[in-house]
Amino acid sequence: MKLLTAAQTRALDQATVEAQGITSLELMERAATACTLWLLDELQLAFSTEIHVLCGPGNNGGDGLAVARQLHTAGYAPQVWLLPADKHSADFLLNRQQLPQAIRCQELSARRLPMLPAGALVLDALFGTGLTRPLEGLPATIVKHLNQTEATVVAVDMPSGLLADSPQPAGSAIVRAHHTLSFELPKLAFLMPRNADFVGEWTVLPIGLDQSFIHNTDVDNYFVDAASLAGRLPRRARFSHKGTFGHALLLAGSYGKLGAAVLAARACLRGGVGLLTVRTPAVGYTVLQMSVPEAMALPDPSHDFVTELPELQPYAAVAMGPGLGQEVSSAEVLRQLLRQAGSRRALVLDADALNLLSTHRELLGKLPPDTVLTPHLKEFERLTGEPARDDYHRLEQLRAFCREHRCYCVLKGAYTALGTPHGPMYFNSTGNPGMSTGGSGDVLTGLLLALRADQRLSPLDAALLAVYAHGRAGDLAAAETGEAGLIAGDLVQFIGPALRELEG
Ligand SMILES: NC(=O)C1=CN([C@@H]2O[C@H](COP(=O)(O)OP(=O)(O)OC[C@H]3O[C@@H](n4cnc5c(N)ncnc54)[C@H](O)[C@@H]3O)[C@@H](O)[C@H]2O)[C@H](O)CC1
Ligand SMILES: [K+]
Repeated sequence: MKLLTAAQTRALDQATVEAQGITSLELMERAATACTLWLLDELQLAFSTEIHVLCGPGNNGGDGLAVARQLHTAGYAPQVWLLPADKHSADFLLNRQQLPQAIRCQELSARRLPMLPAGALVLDALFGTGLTRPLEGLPATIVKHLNQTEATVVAVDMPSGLLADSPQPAGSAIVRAHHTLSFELPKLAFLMPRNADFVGEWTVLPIGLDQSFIHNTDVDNYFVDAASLAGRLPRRARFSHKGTFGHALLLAGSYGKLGAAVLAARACLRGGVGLLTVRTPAVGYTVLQMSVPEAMALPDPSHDFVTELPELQPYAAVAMGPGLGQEVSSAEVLRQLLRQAGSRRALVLDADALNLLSTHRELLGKLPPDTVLTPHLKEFERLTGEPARDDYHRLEQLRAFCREHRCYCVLKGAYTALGTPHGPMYFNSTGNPGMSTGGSGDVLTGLLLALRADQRLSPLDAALLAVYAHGRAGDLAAAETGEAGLIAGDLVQFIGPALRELEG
């Protein structure tokens, strides 16, 4: 799914009107109908519910007016509150004229703000994608008032005060919505950690916008849902063999951290790898053979750490990092790996391999093209060497980093972002807070290793599929264990089912 900028959204609006031979007022009616149906279906509103619709001067306010009219027609008794303004959009004015007399309609002012008891429903239709700067004055006062009440707030298209695709000062007045109903596509702002409390739970409401315009519009950012991955993971052919799915090498574990190697190895096997060899320190030999008998063990001469790189010739893909430790000798292994990997062998670097990259920065310049890095926020900050100013700046850092090093970088978190060497960024839709638990990243590394070893997949598809399936495995696991009860080993159990959903 593409993430359009506010300017592209406006153009899409226009293109739809032209392509479908409808008026913008009809499009607004469609948007309003989608909102009204959602309110009736999802909130199961009682006729006695106190409903307040807060309308701004533009088309977002126009949507609010149309929803108020539709709710009235359906037998509800909404009240409308209008933000005074010098200028109104044409479709706002048309909907203002169509508002039934029976609907109570008042003008907002600093002294006249709606009383909003708990149990009341507020429809926030003050500002949408047309917002150009943070709110001040009366609109800011209204937003702060709204945020202090206990009413349920549903935002139309965007929480008012939030900019759709750019950063804004901390402390800006932004509606804290419980639900946001976004037309046709989500907005980039919804995916920024800082905005989670404003956006609440968001839903995309399809309103039949012009698909060919969306198709032909170049974007920087994508939201990855199941539909976007359709057809990317081929079914296994009857005559496929172990070679098709590749022989992978995993370099992982150190004394006291062999669990990371075990989790990554199991995830790699569940990810469908053809063959897996695991290099652990000697201390890991028995642990690995007993707990992952499907993998071959290739113990290091050193008891506690990985200190020597095995001959790489047999392997289609190599992952390094989980539980490795940051010994000088391991840095040397990483240096050799980067030197010897060549351009056709896939590399995945995680955890301590990333920390070693950060402390031996000259190695960053030696990453083979299409290497996949999987940092969490702190590891990414160490890689760039510069704390991000805000969520958007971090994304720019990610884009620049991937371009400069011609690598893929999986920035782990809610809506994990995948940066690519060619520029576009992909935000993942699956996963849950239960996955913030030790070992979860090791599972992702193992799964990525499997999919990078799969000879049928491009680096981009392997990364997209692994990140999505990892989150999906988390969602399937949490449905059984609950989020708090989820442990990384549970993720491994659900990799197979998650991949099966994508196959075909
Ligand atoms: N996406 C679609 O296809 C559809 C969207 N619809 C709705 O339309 C809005 C966008 O409407 P627009 O008129 O462009 O903008 P807004 O209503 O968000 O606000 C514009 C209004 O506000 C003024 N303004 C901007 N910034 C500020 C500020 N900081 N303080 C005060 N005033 C400000 C600006 O000058 C304008 O007057 C979209 O979100 C949807 O809700 C369609 O209805 C259906 C199709
Ligand atoms: K709004």
